[in-house]
Amino acid sequence: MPTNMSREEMRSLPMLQQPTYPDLNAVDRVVDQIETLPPLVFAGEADDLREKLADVARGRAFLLQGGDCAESFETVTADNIKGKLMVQLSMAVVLTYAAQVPVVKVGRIAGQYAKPRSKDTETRGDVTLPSYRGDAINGFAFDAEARVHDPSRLVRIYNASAATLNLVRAFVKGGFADLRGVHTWNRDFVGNSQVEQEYEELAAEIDRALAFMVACGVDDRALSEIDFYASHEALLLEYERALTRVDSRSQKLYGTSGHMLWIGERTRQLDGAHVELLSRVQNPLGIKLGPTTTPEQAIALADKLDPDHVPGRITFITRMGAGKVRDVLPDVVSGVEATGRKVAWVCDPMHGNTFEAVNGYKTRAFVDVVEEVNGFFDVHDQLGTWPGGIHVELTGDDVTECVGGATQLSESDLATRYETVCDPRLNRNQSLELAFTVATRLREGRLRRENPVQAFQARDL
Ligand SMILES: O=C[C@H](O)[C@H](O)COP(=O)(O)O
Ligand SMILES: C=C(OP(=O)(O)O)C(=O)O
Repeated sequence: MPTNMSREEMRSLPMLQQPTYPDLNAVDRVVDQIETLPPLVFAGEADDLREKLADVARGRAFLLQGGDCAESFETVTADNIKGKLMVQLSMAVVLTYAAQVPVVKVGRIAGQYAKPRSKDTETRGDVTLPSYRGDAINGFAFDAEARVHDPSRLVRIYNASAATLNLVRAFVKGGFADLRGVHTWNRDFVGNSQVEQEYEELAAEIDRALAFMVACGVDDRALSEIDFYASHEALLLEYERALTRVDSRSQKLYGTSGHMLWIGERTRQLDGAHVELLSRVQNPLGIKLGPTTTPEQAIALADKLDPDHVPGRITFITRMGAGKVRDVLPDVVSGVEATGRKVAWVCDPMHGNTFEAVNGYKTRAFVDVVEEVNGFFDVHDQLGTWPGGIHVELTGDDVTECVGGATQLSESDLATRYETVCDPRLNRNQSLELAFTVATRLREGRLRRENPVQAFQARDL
């Protein structure tokens, strides 16, 4: 049975995108402290999620994974957490109704505090400082003191994650997510006739269906609670290793910083510390696959991280870019499928579609996001595999970070409310609009499977 790595063993492995702390003794003191703190999640919860993701891999469920690009300490507020939940619950309702399969809900939340960066430094005018790498590592403010890598921040992210998880659990088990409140989740959405009206119509349909069920005597209490899981990129090795714990029930290792942990595109080297650490834990794992991925690389990662082919263990999160998805994805999917492995295939339509606007803002175009999602669905339709989910950077706020969408946000609007500390997120309306687009694809797929002849004829008309 795998054991946790020692600090020394971990530190001896190749590792990318790690902080460069000025005082290693201070790191050890912080790691000592974190090792004594209670786990943030329970092994049994991670097992439940893995079983749900096994259904995604089997084509019986759909994954909605979303949230901030980078959480920050400043945004750990009740309103913020509520907003993020509301938008994801609304999207999940739209998707469940269309696909008529369970939607597994996972947040990029309660731990998404560390970012891999393209460059180690940032230059403004004649000042060059270390890049901001997430609140887990240094401060966002562009001053020398804030940008120092500070290990005491690891304890702060532990506390911020605990506070976030606590409220999320209270919301989703305490009645906030009750399906009979489907109208109220959307109440504060900025008025955009098209998206809002579509949502209201769907909510009214759901209300009628629920009223019918109650009238028939069906116990609708099951609708009052949902399962919502936390995920983040397991980037910061000192933190993740310190929270890797033995489950008292099974004696197996679990990463207890979140239910689902993923390995990023920049840190998925087969011989690297990230892959080694996560190969030892039982959590469901996400693996990001970018546009240069070969089928052999994907297979080798799956073999290393899931030698026993555990259902639900591997979710491949593909982020090829709108222009490349149709060329690169088919070989990767068919290569992995040819090994007989069942993995969940999920589309991240954000990370391959980032560009700099003329006015310097880092942005993404909604049209590219939709194009990558459509490419992902088309490829899976052609291969006969299940398009298992989407992984999206989004927020419950009406930010102006991505251009396009029903409100036709333009590059000159970006400055109005650009709040992300790293990559641009879809705002509430863009998120909901994306959910309707995905819902259309899911509904078409369902109809095709239910009645292939009729769907074929309808296509010809
Ligand atoms: O979220 C992903 C990465 O951390 C991010 O895209 C890196 O951004 P950069 O290229 O500005 O460093
Ligand atoms: C860094 C991220 O993505 P990727 O590893 O795909 O670039 C992310 O999802 O935050």
